Amino acid sequence: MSKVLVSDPIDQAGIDILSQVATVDVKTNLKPAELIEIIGEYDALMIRSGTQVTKEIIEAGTQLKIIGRAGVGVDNVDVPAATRQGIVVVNSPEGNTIAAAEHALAMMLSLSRYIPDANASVKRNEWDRKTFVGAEVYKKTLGIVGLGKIGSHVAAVARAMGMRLLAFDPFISTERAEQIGCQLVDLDLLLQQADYITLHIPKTPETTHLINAERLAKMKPNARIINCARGGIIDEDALAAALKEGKIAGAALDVYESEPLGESQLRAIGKEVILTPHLGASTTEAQVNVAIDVAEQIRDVLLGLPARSAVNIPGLNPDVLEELKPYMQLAETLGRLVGQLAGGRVELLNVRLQGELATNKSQPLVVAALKGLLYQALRERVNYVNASIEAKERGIRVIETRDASVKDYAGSLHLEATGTLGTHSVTGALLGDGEIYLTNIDGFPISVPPSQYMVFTLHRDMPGIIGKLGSLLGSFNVNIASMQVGRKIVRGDAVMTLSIDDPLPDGILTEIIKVPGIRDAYTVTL
Ligand SMILES: NC(=O)c1ccc[n+]([C@@H]2O[C@H](COP(=O)([O-])OP(=O)(O)OC[C@H]3O[C@@H](n4cnc5c(N)ncnc54)[C@H](O)[C@@H]3O)[C@@H](O)[C@H]2O)c1
Ligand SMILES: O=C(O)CC[C@@H](O)C(=O)O
Repeated sequence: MSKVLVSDPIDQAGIDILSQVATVDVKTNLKPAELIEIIGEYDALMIRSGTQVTKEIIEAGTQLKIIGRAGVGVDNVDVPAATRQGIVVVNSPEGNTIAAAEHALAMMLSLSRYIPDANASVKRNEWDRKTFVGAEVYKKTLGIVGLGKIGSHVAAVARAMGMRLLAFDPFISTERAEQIGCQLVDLDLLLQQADYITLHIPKTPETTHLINAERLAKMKPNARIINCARGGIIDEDALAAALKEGKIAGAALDVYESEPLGESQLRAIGKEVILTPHLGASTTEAQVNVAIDVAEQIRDVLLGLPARSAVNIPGLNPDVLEELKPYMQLAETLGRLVGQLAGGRVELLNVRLQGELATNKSQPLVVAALKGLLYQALRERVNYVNASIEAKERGIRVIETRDASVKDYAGSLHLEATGTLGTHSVTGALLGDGEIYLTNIDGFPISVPPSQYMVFTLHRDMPGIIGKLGSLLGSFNVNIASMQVGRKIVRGDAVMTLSIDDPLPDGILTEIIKVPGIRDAYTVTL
C-alpha cells in the first residue's frame, strides 16, 4: 500500500479520502532535518503553507510521486526541483476563493467601524462611543487591484453594498471588467480616487512592493488599504510611516513580508490598523474544500490516474504525455517568453505547430503555450486544466495552425502574440539531445538555449554596439553568460540575445535603450 505523509494540519475529510488508497501518517511541526530523514518512505506529501518543501527535501523524497498543497499558493514548494524529479505538484486553485474574499470584505468593514478596537474596549469594561465613530462604505469607491477569482467575488459583494468599483489588472479586458461591474483604470487613477483599496494579486517580481512610499503618497488621506493576498506586495515600513504621518487613514493586513510577523512598527499603531495571522483561507468550508480537492488528486495519482490541477505536469493520458513531454516544456517556455516580450495585455495568440508537430495529437502544446503566456499574470494558479478557460475569460483569442512542410527541425513551434503594446513572435525547437533552443525572435534567426534571465535588444547592426552594451551592463555589475546576434542582412536590423546570471536590476532597460543604435530592449525571466 502507498504511504502518504501529511505534514500540516488538514481537514479530516482529506485524510478519509487518502486512507482509501494509502497508509496516512499525520506528522505536523517537523523540523526540516526531521522531514528529510523520513520523506524517503513516502509516495505522497500533503501540506498547507506551514511546510517549506525545499530542493533538499524533494531530493530526499526518492519515492515521491506527488506533492499536494491544500490551498492556492505553491510558493512554499520548490516546483522546478519537483518537476526535474518527475513529481506532480497539485494545488486547489478555487477551494478558498470565497473564504479569502470574505476575509477582505470583513477587513474593510472592520476598518471602517473600528470593530476590533471597539470590541477590545468593551471587554476592558469601557463604554467609549466617541472614539469609534466610523465611516460608511455605501457610495464610496473601492479600488480592486487584481480582478481574478477573489477580486471578482469581492467586486460582486461590494457592488451589492452600493460601492463604486474601480479595478486595476493589466491582464484583464475592459469587457470582462465591465461584466463584473468594474471600471478598468490604471493604478495611479485607482490610488488617487479610491476610498478603499484591496489587493488580490499574486506576489511576483513586478508586484513586490507595488505599494511603496511613492504610491501610498498618491492615496487620499481618508483611504484605507487591505492586503489579504501575499505579504511583500505592500512595503510594510512605508505603510507604517504613511499611517503615522496621517497620509492614509487605515490598513488591514492578513499577510506579511515575513511570517509569522516579527518585530513590526505596525503593532504599535492603534485602531487604524488591523492585523490577522494569515486567516484568509481559514474557514471550515474552505479547509474542507481544499482538503477534499487535493486529497482526491493525490488518491488519483497514486492510482495511476491524471491530476486535475497539476501545477507542473498536465493531466493527460500517460501515453500521449510520454510522447509530448519534451515539447510541453518547449511550448510553455515559448509562451512565457512571448508573453513578456509582448508586455501589457495580450489579445491574440497565434500558435503554429510545425513539422512532425503538425498533427491533432499536438493540441496539448497549445494549452501549454497558453499556460506559459498566462504565467506572468496568474503564476501557480494557471494549470493545464484552466489555461484555456482563463485565456477566454481574459479575452485572449487563440488561432491554431499546422504546417507539416516546415522541415528545419523534426518539430518546431512558432508563437506570435499581439497585445496592447504590439506584436512579437518566437520560434523554438528541440535539438537532438532534447535540449530546447530558441530559433527565431521577431523574424530574426538565432540559435540559443533559453536561460532563466535574458535580455533581448532590437538594434541596428553596426560596429561598436555589442561593446557599448557589454560595457554598460558591466558598469552595473551585470554578468553576461552568453550573447548572440541574429540578423537577416549585414548592417540592417538585428536582434541581440543575452543570457545573464541574475535578474536585470531596475532602471537599466531605460539606459540600454539610450545606447545609439538600440531601438528597443526587453528583459525576461523564464
Ligand atoms: N490570505 C489568504 O489566506 C489567501 C487565500 C487565498 C488566496 N490568497 C492570495 O490571493 C491572491 C489572489 O488569488 P486569486 O485566487 O484571486 O488569484 P487569480 O489568479 O484568480 O487572480 C489574480 C489576478 O491578479 C492579476 N494580476 C497579476 N499580476 C498583476 C499586476 N502586476 N497588477 C495587477 N493585477 C495583476 C491577474 O491578471 C489575475 O486576474 C493570490 O496572491 C493568492 O495567493 C490569499
Ligand atoms: O493554508 C493556508 O491557510 C494559506 C492559504 C492561502 O494563502 C493560499 O495560498 O491558498
